[in-house]
Amino acid sequence: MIQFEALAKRYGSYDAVKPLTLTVPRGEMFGFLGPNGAGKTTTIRMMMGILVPSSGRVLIDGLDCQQDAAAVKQRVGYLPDNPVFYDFLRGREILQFVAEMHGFSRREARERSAQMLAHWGLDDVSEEFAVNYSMGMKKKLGLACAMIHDPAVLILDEPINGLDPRASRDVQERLIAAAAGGKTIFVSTHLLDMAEKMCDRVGIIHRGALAATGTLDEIRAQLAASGSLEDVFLMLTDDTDETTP
Ligand SMILES: Nc1ncnc2c1ncn2[C@@H]1O[C@H](COP(=O)(O)OP(=O)(O)OP(=O)(O)O)[C@@H](O)[C@H]1O
Repeated sequence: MIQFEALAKRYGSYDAVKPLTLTVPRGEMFGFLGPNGAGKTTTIRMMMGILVPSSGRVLIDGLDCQQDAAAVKQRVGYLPDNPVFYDFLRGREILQFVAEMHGFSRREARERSAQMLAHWGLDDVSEEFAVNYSMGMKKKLGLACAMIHDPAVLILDEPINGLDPRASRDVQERLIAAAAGGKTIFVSTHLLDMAEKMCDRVGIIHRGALAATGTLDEIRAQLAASGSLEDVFLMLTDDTDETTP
């Protein structure tokens, strides 16, 4: 379970994330949606202990993401928005390294890496240097790294962004399977068709504030709106009537 308790981040006088209170129950796939600059990555970086909140806190399975950062990382798999790998390591070596960082023995790390390479369809490129991977392969390698320790919770920043349609569908199917296997998944995206297809509930963040939360039907009912998630998203994030920047 993920609990946001008035989590906020301020840069000078600019509120990148306004106090965010939200609960994502165990086993849910929650879509965190918002336009560019809305505050998605800032929120996720606070969940991962990379950024210190200005106020409030976020708990994962009861553990504070700042105070208990090491314990949180044991139960969380994280895909950054732009995964970066050591250029001089091969795909297989990167996975083994990550597994060993999680405390697995060399033999276990080798076995887990082999399983993940097979699961993500990276067998054929396992001996290639990661720097030569395509964007799709890098995302899959990043997801394999995120899942190598079989975490209960996945926090994924734009997992589909930049992928071609085949790679995108492939990743989505694997994430749906992970959710069906009981993982809690918090996924940020601005790709609304993906969110509509995969997520149990979504939250729409706009200018650092949560503008709506719920299933698509619930959000439609709140807004007395009809139409697709895209219609609802555009309605909630429409700035044309506002005079402030
Ligand atoms: N270090 C910083 N100092 C000042 N402002 C920042 C800093 N980091 C982020 N911001 C601002 O905070 C806001 C939220 O940024 P964030 O990266 O969280 O947005 P996002 O929703 O992830 O956007 P995108 O979809 O474009 O990645 C943006 O206006 C951004 O310019």
